[in-house]
Amino acid sequence: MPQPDAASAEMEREQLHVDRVYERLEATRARARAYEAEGHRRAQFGHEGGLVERDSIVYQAAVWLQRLDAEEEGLVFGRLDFEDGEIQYIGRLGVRDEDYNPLTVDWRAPAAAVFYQATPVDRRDVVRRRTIKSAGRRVTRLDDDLLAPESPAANGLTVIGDGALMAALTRKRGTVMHDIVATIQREQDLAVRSPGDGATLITGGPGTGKTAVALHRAAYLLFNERRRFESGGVLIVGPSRVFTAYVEQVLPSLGEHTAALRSLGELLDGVHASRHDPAPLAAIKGSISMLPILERAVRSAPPGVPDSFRTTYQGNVVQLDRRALDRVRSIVLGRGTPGGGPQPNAQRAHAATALLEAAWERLPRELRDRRRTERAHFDRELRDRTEFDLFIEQWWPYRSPAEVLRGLADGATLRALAGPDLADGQIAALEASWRRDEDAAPDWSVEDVPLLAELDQLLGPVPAEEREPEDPFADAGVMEVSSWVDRNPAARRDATRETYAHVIVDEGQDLSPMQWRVLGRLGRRASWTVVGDPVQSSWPDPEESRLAMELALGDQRRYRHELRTNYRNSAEIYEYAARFAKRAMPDVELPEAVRKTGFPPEEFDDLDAAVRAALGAVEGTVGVITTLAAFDAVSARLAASLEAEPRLVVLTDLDAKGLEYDAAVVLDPDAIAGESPAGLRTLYVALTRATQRLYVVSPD
Ligand SMILES: Nc1ncnc2c1ncn2[C@@H]1O[C@H](COP(=O)(O)OP(=O)(O)OP(=O)(O)O)[C@@H](O)[C@H]1O
Repeated sequence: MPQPDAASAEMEREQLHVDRVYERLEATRARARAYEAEGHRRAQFGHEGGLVERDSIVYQAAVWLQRLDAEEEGLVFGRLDFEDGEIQYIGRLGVRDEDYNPLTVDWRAPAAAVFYQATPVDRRDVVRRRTIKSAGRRVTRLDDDLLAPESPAANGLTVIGDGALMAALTRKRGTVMHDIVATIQREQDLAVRSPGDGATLITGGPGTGKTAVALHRAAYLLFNERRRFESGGVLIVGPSRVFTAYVEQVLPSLGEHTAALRSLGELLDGVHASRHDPAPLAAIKGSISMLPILERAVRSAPPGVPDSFRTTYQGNVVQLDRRALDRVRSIVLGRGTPGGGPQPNAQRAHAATALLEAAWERLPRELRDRRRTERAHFDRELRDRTEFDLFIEQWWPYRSPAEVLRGLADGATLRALAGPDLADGQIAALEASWRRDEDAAPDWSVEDVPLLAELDQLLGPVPAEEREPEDPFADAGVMEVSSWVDRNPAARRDATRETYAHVIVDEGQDLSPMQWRVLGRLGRRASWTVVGDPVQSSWPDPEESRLAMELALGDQRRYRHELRTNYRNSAEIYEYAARFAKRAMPDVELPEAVRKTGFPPEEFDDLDAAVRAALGAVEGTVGVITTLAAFDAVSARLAASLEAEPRLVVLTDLDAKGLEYDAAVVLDPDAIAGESPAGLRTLYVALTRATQRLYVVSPD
């Protein structure tokens, strides 16, 4: 063991290098700012090209600066000493000296892989791997791994510290996730660096770093194939808004700002759902058997449209009754294919033509036979009548997904559309979930979003000329309000693209078939990364969810990775939780938790006592996890503590997905296990949220 002064001397030596890297970073930033200023100067040239050029230069400079602004702390976090005496530093960014020699290698560059992947067995000429921890720009700690103690090159190398990973894992948790760039483990790194094509499927138990890997992978892909992924777009989908809020700092801390992060309740523009339906209802809405019902809803006459058409032509009365009108509608919409076929919102003009054709057929034969030009005259005359236009508008209204879905709140309509596809109880549950007062604002659940997205696809967009202009700049002919760069990041965050170049799905095991359809469309040209754990699935039948995923991913090549170490839970906590996983899925292989704390989970029968114990035991966050049914009551009961302790939160077992707390209080495990068909797996999720201490409360 080296003396403390040996460690200080080593730290001082590393500090010299770190200082030099920051100096060079400052110089690069100054260049980026000069470039930006140059862009602004171009605009003064006065011609239109000057503006475009300015926007482009300013934009590129802004992106450059954003990347240089990756988290300052720990800019240099790794060092490798090789067999031949070469030294290589690893950093959040690649930084070079004046002669273009690397001072740090970007962690995502191929050359940095060895930092994460070298082991004593496969050491790739590495003798010592050093992790450098800093506070701000100051080096505070070194942790070394000597991979080749017997190598002559190891002589004279000081070895310090006892494991960067353990230090990282035992830190107290805050309200947001941190990047793990300095301590990514070998099996994780192999998943991060999986090829950018095809579909990378990463499985692993709770706490194995799946979310962390997914986010670092986004940064890796953007770094290595920037043109393709930045222009095509990277979408990251997480289970809830609580979850996206928890992870949203990770990519910016790695200097990446362009990936879109969305929760499952936000996959359709303009909808921000965070409320979940109870499990049985969620199972109905998520099932693929909703699809034919939505298709029929879109193809049938909207409620309240006129049920007859009457006009006169040259003294003849022409009348089409409801059946005739329905026939015209079905001719226009054709039979279609599942999820395809003509979109009614795009078919109004076609519908008018088909209606004229049907009306023409009702005229007396002599008139129709008289002259070939008669038909053209008939069409022109009817189209010129305001009443015809009005009829078309009423009979073929442009419909929004929300209108159609709300229309299904009428039990009789839903029953007629569902036919044998839904049982009476299911119809009643759906009807109750969508029924609202006429002018109440919609309150969509997360499970409604894929239905709305499906309807959006089935209905098609309202033609541009019929839409209100949305873009305040579109009609004004003015471009000079602010630069394109100023406006664009916000615009990009707010609108979902039609397709993405890469889609990353976290907690993939939980997606319903209907949710997979939405993602399948957004990712129809994408390569994929899907991370998940079937044992944590809240979907009644994990196999059905898996098949829906396979359909969405199509026949692209698969790259599979499995993560086997649980870095979150203490061994004591995980041992307790794993019993439930074994009960739910006896044959499944579970990860190993390696960190012992000496604190086994504690059982309580009183919630307040458990919460007090948790708050007293840890300095960091405490999560109280309850069923959806008990959530409001528990929040009310703990209101005073919640007010006094910002580090305390109450959340439902579904919202707990993907999150972690230093201490978790799991309330009423039997109720959690009994709340849904996936109950035991949901309980397993709840029990695996704690990093340090677990309290299980079974009320009397
Ligand atoms: N290599 C690592 N170095 C430091 N911390 C790590 C490492 N791998 C994982 N962790 C930490 O372990 C915790 C669990 O990681 P993460 O949330 O990514 O796991 P997960 O597999 O997504 O879990 P779950 O399936 O339960 O949601 C996080 O705090 C993460 O920062």
